[in-house]
Amino acid sequence: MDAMVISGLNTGGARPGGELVRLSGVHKVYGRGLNAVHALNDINMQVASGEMVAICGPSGHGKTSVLNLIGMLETATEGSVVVANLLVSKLSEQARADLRSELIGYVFQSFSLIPVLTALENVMLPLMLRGRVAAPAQAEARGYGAELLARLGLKTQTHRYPARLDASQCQRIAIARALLTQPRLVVADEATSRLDNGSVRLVMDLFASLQRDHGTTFVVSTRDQRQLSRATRTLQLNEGRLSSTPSDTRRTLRVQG
Ligand SMILES: Nc1ncnc2c1ncn2[C@@H]1O[C@H](COP(=O)(O)OP(=O)(O)OP(=O)(O)O)[C@@H](O)[C@H]1O
Repeated sequence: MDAMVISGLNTGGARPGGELVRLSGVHKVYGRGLNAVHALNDINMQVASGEMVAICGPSGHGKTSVLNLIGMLETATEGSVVVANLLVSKLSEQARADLRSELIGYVFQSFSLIPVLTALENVMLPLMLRGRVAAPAQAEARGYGAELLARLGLKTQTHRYPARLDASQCQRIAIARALLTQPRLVVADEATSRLDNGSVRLVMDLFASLQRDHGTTFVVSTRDQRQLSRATRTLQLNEGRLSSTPSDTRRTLRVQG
């Protein structure tokens, strides 16, 4: 896939292998007092640029919480989260929002598609949310959005509305939407749960080509063996604790195409 040149869209490539994310001594507690839920306990992990890190573990053991912290959607109760060399807790709400929009693509478990928008319009949404975008950039993004949909096997669904599509198609639209702005970091929560083997292959091939060509970094939560087998490395979460240590998570970068 050729590099897209949408001015102002791309934050630029990071040094391959350089650190993009670091969590140190991170705890996450939801609620207070008797209602407090200790979702994450002393999480320490790093993610290098260009990696695909898979976080696996049983339901309710903290995978989404880790993704939300890395994606700057939540803040840690204790400990530090550093993304692109910035300490997230020190950023203002606005700075965090700007950084999220510039740096990160999200695939949510719920897809979160807008019913009154077509597949392509949903994919274009991250760009639309940025406010005024010059017409040439919009046209270029539209072409790239259509290309992403085609690469995910959705060429003939480009102008269909979500209500006319099945769960697998909606999930792939949500994935295309996360990739539209060529984010340096993609955070994907159970992104292949509704896909058949052929669609998983399309998604993983697309992710691999973005890793290879643009150094895109992926942090995914999954219990799907088809996705785990394509990850650079896997971290196991149990009851809010990572079972691997930082030293044994630094495996050789393996990018499959
Ligand atoms: N906003 C919240 N308020 C209170 N508790 C929460 C909140 N979000 C998550 N939790 C709790 O934190 C714990 C970890 O949840 P989390 O969603 O991170 O796990 P998960 O491994 O992603 O689960 P799943 O695979 O089912 O999505 C669970 O006990 C969950 O109920």
